Amino acid sequence: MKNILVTGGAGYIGSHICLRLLEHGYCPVVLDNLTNGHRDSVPIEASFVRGDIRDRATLDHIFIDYKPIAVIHLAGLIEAGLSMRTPEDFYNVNVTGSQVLFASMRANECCSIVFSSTAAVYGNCSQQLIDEEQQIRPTNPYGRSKAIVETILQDYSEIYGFKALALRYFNAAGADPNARAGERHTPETHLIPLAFQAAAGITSGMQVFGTDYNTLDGTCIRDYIHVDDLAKAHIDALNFVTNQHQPNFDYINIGTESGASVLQVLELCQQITGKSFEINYQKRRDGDPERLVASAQKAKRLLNWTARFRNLEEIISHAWSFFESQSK
Ligand SMILES: NC(=O)c1ccc[n+]([C@@H]2O[C@H](COP(=O)([O-])OP(=O)(O)OC[C@H]3O[C@@H](n4cnc5c(N)ncnc54)[C@H](O)[C@@H]3O)[C@@H](O)[C@H]2O)c1
Ligand SMILES: O=c1ccn([C@@H]2O[C@H](COP(=O)(O)OP(=O)(O)O[C@H]3O[C@H](CO)[C@@H](O)[C@H](O)[C@H]3O)[C@@H](O)[C@H]2O)c(=O)[nH]1
Repeated sequence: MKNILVTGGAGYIGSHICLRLLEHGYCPVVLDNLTNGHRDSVPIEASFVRGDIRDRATLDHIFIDYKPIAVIHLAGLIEAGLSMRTPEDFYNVNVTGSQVLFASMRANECCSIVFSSTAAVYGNCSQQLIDEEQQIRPTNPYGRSKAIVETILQDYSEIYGFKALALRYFNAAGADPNARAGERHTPETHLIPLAFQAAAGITSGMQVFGTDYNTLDGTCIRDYIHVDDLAKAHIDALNFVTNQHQPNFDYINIGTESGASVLQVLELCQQITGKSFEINYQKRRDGDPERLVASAQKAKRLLNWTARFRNLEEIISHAWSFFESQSK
């Protein structure tokens, strides 16, 4: 079996990618420091190394012991809101950590990589469906840290021969349709799992950050992409980079092409859970872009990828099934 190094593979998206890799005959080798992931989120068939992407010795050992043919690089800090308070942590883990990883890749002659970038690189953008031609203008250090890593990968492709794809995901949501994996962050900051906590009575209600955006109901709009569709996009991206004969760098949006406002999501969460909860309106969260909805045409063109789950109700239902399975 071909080994694939999956940094951050014990996290929300990484654990779903591991399931898909195994289904496609690859063997994931997960490197994760478990700051935000869980050992038991990694499928038992996968190899697991507890360690940090900033630790060069651990990385070199992995390349020598497992000889991965490619890297899927997810490890990093993920909260846009938090990055407005502690930007240094985001540059340290996301940028410095990536540089240590890329140096180890070079030294060990593994030059194919799929990188977790983000819609947050776009920032505020007037296009209804954001395509990759849009100039990037991140509004927070998290988005800027990802934009910097994209630039590094472009340089490493031109200078060191890397074959790299940056996938700019929009908002990951949902859970494995068979509830084998799902979102388990502590503390939770994402909209949908927070709404479940409110519905389950774990918290006293929901806060809505900003009601004065220029949108249909004044709240922010996001494109919620099913995590299993995201995982599938990584298999397509992996095949793309490993089949390239020449050095290459590109970036591709991964989204559904439809958006939902914060209030629409909360309404659906109340319907699906069958429980209502209090909603408190707050001022805007610093660094939040108003609207992020993908054009997914480049993913279709280059990877022949399109989202299978297009119904937000179904996406939220999968997440709720996983949430309920955890509370039993
Ligand atoms: N969740 C989203 O909506 C979303 C959207 C766009 C991009 N992304 C990106 O996708 C990737 C995965 O996101 P996620 O939602 O699964 O987050 P997550 O926090 O669940 O997973 C990240 C994993 O990386 C690990 N990690 C963090 N720092 C590390 C380090 N220094 N060394 C080793 N491991 C480390 C964590 O323990 C965690 O398991 C991230 O790079 C994120 O920026 C996420
Ligand atoms: O309690 C809450 C939590 C969130 N929101 C709003 O809900 C929207 C979505 O927020 P959240 O779920 O925190 O996700 P984002 O900040 O959009 O960021 C996610 O989606 C990005 C891609 O768009 C990824 O890069 C990030 O890693 C991932 O955390 C935003 O408008 C938030 O202001 C609330 O109103 N109340």
